[in-house]
Amino acid sequence: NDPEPAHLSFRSFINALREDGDLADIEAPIDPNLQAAAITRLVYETDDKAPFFHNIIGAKDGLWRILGAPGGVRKTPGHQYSRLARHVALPPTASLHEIQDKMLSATHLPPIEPEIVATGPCKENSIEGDDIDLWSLPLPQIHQSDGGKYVQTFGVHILQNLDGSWTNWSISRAMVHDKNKLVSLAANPQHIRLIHDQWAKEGKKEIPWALAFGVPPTAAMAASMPLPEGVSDPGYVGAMCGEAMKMVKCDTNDILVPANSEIVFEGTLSIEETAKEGPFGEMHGYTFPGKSIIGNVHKITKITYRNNAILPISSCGRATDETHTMLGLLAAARIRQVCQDAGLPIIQTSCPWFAHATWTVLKVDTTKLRALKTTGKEFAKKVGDLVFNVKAGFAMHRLILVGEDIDIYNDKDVLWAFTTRCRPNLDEVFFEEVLGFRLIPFMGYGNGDPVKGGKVVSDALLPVEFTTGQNWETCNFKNAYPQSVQDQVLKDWESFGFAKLQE
Ligand SMILES: CC1=C(C(=O)O)[C@@H]2CC(C)(C)c3c(C)c(C)cc4c3N2[C@@]12C(=O)NC(=O)N=C2N4C[C@H](O)[C@H](O)[C@H](O)COP(=O)(O)O
Ligand SMILES: [K+]
Repeated sequence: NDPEPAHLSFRSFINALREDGDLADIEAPIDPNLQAAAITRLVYETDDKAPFFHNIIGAKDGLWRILGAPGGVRKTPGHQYSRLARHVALPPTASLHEIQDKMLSATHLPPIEPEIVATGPCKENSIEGDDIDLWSLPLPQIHQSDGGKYVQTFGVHILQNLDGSWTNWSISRAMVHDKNKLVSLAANPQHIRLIHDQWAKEGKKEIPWALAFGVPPTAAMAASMPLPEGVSDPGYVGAMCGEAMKMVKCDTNDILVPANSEIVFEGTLSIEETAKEGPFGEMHGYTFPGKSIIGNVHKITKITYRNNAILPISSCGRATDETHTMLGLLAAARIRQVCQDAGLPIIQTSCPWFAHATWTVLKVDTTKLRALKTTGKEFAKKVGDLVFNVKAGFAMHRLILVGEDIDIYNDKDVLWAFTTRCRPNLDEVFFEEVLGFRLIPFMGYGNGDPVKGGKVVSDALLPVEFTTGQNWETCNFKNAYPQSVQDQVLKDWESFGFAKLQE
């Protein structure tokens, strides 16, 4: 067991899940070819416990056990997001808004730079040079139609810009390309692509790189979040946790990795070498069999790993997995921050799972909105011009603006406001000149430009909310009856034979 708490140690995190009753310890032999990922997939689709596979067929020399669904949702009422809460040292009852707040908490704090330690658990074992043969490892096949073995679905890529002033962590998929090579997806505007292009412009041939699996959970959350360019993840996470991240230097380059990482691939990201990447079962719930694109090649020079190392996997696809609960939720969080930093009266932002991280719902402070003396059209255009031109907004294709009476983390509330307060076309502002997200099927496999446009801000505020405020009474139990009548109904409820009401 690690001395660090759950948010700073992947092993402590797993133990915390077990204590929460949120871990399925599976001792039966499990096939890394499809079976482990299929179990993980059904866990996401039934909001069940995180599967921990102790006996992966083909595992040897401590490589590897597998943990699935690190960021999945639970069905336990009041604890639905405890797995995410454990990533950021919040209580198991934390709400999505509190989790977003925690991840934004260091936005205006000075970084706490990492502490470099001489060694750590990630150095307990190693394989290097010609001894590296990825094909000999129990590589997971995540989905049947994937173009290869996606060993990388929840590790953290670590790269620095040219002068080392910026260290970026990010999660991006990668499949095995050769015994010592991966090929990854990272397109514009992702920071892997940006850093790659910076080095390429200087005529460099390859970039020092590391891929750390089973990192401190706060690091995995930051890696899934579009922090601004130039903001180094290690320093940001240090500030968020109030203490320096313990890092060790890679043996074959100067990249720093979390000292208690489960597995570390050290090596280089090639500037010139590319290879076919994909297809992969992606965040929007589709695989397009046989369709691959060109990805970047990473070459591994050394693997170091803990005794009995654990490989985390995300078997992404239909909601709800880490591409929704982390990619989506945290992009929405950054959208809130960007709007607030620009002085817009946005108080909360959510990313409804059913929208597969293509929608962000923005809750507006309508008192401040009325002071702006603006109209829906103007305000929607202002929000879209801002959000669709920053990195945090790149994956989102619809923004929905709602007032304070809507619980934006409740799908029924969101859809009620959207379907009744936003007149199609007239109350919507369309954006056809902004960067679009190719991975969404209506973009990459649709009728228009796959990487431009197709975005909209849907104003689900009624005009009266811009002038004198809400002038309606919501027709539901809580708002259409006097408190005395509500109290009487609730008092009699079960005695009349009705079921106990959920709190
Ligand atoms: C879009 C992505 C995926 C896909 O749908 O296949 C794929 C699936 C997996 C690996 C499960 C996955 C998980 C589990 C999580 C949590 C996030 C992602 C991914 N993968 C993709 C990918 O392959 N390529 C990509 O460009 N961004 C991805 N993100 C999102 C990025 O992590 C996010 O945008 C960060 O902000 C990026 O960091 P910065 O550049 O901002 O520093
Ligand atoms: K990131």
